[in-house]
Amino acid sequence: MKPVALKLQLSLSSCPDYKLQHLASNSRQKPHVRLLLQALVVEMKKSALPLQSNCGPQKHVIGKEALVKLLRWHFGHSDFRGKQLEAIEAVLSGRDCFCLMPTGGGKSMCYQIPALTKPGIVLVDTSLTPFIGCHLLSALMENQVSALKEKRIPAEFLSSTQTVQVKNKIYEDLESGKPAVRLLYVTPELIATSGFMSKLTKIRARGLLNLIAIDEAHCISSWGHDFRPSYRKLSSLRSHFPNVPVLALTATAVPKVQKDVIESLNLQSPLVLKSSFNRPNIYYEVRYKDLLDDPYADVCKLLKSCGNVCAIIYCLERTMCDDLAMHLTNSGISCAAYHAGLNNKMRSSVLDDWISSKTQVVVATGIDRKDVRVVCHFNIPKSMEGFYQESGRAGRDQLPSRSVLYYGVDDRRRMEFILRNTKRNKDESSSLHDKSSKKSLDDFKQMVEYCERSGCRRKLILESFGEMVPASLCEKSCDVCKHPNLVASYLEQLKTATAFRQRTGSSRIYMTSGSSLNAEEQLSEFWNRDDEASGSEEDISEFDDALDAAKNVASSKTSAKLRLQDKMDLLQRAEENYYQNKSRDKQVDKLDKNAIPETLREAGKQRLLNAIKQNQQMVSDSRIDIDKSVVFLENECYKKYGKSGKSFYLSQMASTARWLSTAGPMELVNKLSSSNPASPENVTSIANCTPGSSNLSVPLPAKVSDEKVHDKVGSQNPIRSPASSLHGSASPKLPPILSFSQFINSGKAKENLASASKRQSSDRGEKNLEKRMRFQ
Ligand SMILES: Nc1ncnc2c1ncn2[C@@H]1O[C@H](COP(=O)(O)OP(=O)(O)OP(=O)(O)O)[C@@H](O)[C@H]1O
Ligand SMILES: [Mg+2]
Repeated sequence: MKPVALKLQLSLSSCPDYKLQHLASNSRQKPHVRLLLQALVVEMKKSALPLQSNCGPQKHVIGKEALVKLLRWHFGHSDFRGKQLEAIEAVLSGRDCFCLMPTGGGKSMCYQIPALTKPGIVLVDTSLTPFIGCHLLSALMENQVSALKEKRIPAEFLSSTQTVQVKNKIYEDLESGKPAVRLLYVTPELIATSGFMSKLTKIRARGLLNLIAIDEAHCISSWGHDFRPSYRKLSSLRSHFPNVPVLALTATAVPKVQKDVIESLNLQSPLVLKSSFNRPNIYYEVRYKDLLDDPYADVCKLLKSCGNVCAIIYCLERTMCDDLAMHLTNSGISCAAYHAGLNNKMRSSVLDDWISSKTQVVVATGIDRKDVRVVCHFNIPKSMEGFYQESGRAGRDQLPSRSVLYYGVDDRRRMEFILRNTKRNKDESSSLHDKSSKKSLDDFKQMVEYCERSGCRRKLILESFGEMVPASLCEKSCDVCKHPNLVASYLEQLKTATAFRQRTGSSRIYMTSGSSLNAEEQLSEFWNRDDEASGSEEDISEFDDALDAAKNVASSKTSAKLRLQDKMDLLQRAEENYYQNKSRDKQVDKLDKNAIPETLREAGKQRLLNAIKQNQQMVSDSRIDIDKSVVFLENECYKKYGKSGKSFYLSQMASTARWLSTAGPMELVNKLSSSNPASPENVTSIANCTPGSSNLSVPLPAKVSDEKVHDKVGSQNPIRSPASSLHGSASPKLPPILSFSQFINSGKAKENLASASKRQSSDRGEKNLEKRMRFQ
């Protein structure tokens, strides 16, 4: 080769051949450059590229250099990654190999490169993704095959959706003495058919079956999260074709699954290759649904803040997929739901639109694309293994990406419920199922720990797969490492909120939005733990009752005939009914204990009044009628939170008081306007509007009429002489307003105080009296 051509070859060494050919045939290229390029293509084709060579069926060891050349020539990558080369060399030497690489690690290359080294066939068995029906599996296989064809690599796939003519053409090629096809993609179902097995046997007899690659090999293991019974049929391949190497590939990191895969496929002294599971380009984050005002809105905000990027949102149930997709669409995000409940045509079109970037976001139960930038889990996944696989669909092209998990206590309960119930159903029939259900619950615990622990998320993922790494590996690419204090504060809030919910039976707690505020701003005030503790007898196991509901469903005659999804729907409904009934019962039981007496409300109003009085701006603003505002705000709190119980009502009052002491007059007016829809017959004016601001008229519910306001706040001049009505002898003395951290500390102090009080029985009567005074 001439020096100038050599130079050009070096500079184009990482340019794939199909691109080179394109450059060489481009008529806009300068003639002498085109000539040089054409000469280069001819030279390179003459060079010892094994795709063109006729090295025959005998085992042939190809050097690293030649393999790298193939990689550059066909794929444009400069060198092998991780364990790729070792895997390729192993199978080329005829050895079985078990290759464990993370998602996006480049597993496909381990069988695609061997397919280029000599004539004959590499059989690729793949399931791609679970939940994908026959038509979609075909669509995805077609997608992979056409990507290979674009690179001028002869590849085909066989599926039930192809026409007889297409299939026959492929079979004809396979039966010819010198098949052109190098990579043949098939499904495990096809391999199991006797017709296909006999065709393979013939190919093998002619020495043309070079390698059997089992991609997503974890599907063969019943311990794996994606177990597919059809994979079991692959176990016979090894004995049928004793001299053909088998390459098992998976991104599943669980040691038990690895062992199971090797045994199930009967791999013979395989070379076991394991790469690190770390995905440095993924930023891991958990958002706490229970601390968000509106998790749906938060997802919208998240997606919008990431720009027009490709994203997947995983949901547990189809209804949730549909719901979320609708919310996102309404918020202007190009989005579609994708799940097993859609018909094949629908799913194909959703998938096509998503793959071709017509749709930005897909809300799914299982799907794949390379340039996914964000993967959200809107419900907690059932195992770390599943989470790792799904979150790993982000950034398969190695570019920076995000995994955001929305964790909700309700979701956790629902999943535990499902897993426990699965155990119940299978309890009676088989001890194997029993074991696997116990494992499911154990696996799920890891996921809960991922969300609730304050340690590095990356470290936890890797350690759950037995990979010990220093925390420094993360390099602040998870929320805990990047914002340790903030996450710690979320977790504290979550703990408190969960405890509160357990005690009060309230269905949900919304606090300030987790995404936009800093830790200080998010603090919420909770107090009167002593008081709440009185409801502790209600801390009965909700699970046990849920299990009873599950048992009823499980024992119903019809349940045996139902499909899993139907069963889950049924169980979900049963569970929802159960919780509804339970919370209704609790409401009734708690009514007396949690009733908010008038005296407490009066004290609350006084607190609001004092807060406004501290705010000079508010006092001097002629538009604001302070008394009426106080009554209105207290009434709002009472209406909204009174039903949840005393503590929550008081907490909200404290929060309102704090806000009142610092807010501006306009903010108050806005709050009053926004928190109550105007309805002519229901409202009277609170704000005494100046002539120039008549549009600031703020409504007040008719129930809280002027008359009542004056009754309660004092008809003379309640601001100037509040003591007359609000500091009457019957008004309780409210505890001080605590910040969140003060609340936590005071809780501990109260506990100490409580134990001290037990010791000092003589003081008890006094303390009880004080408590009664406070909470009557
Ligand atoms: N040696 C390499 N150098 C650079 N990029 C590579 C190399 N090998 C593979 N890739 C690229 O990495 C990406 C992921 O490859 P591939 O689809 O084979 O991953 P995978 O391990 O099969 O992932 P998954 O588990 O998600 O199926 C592809 O875009 C591929 O072109
Ligand atoms: Mg793959």
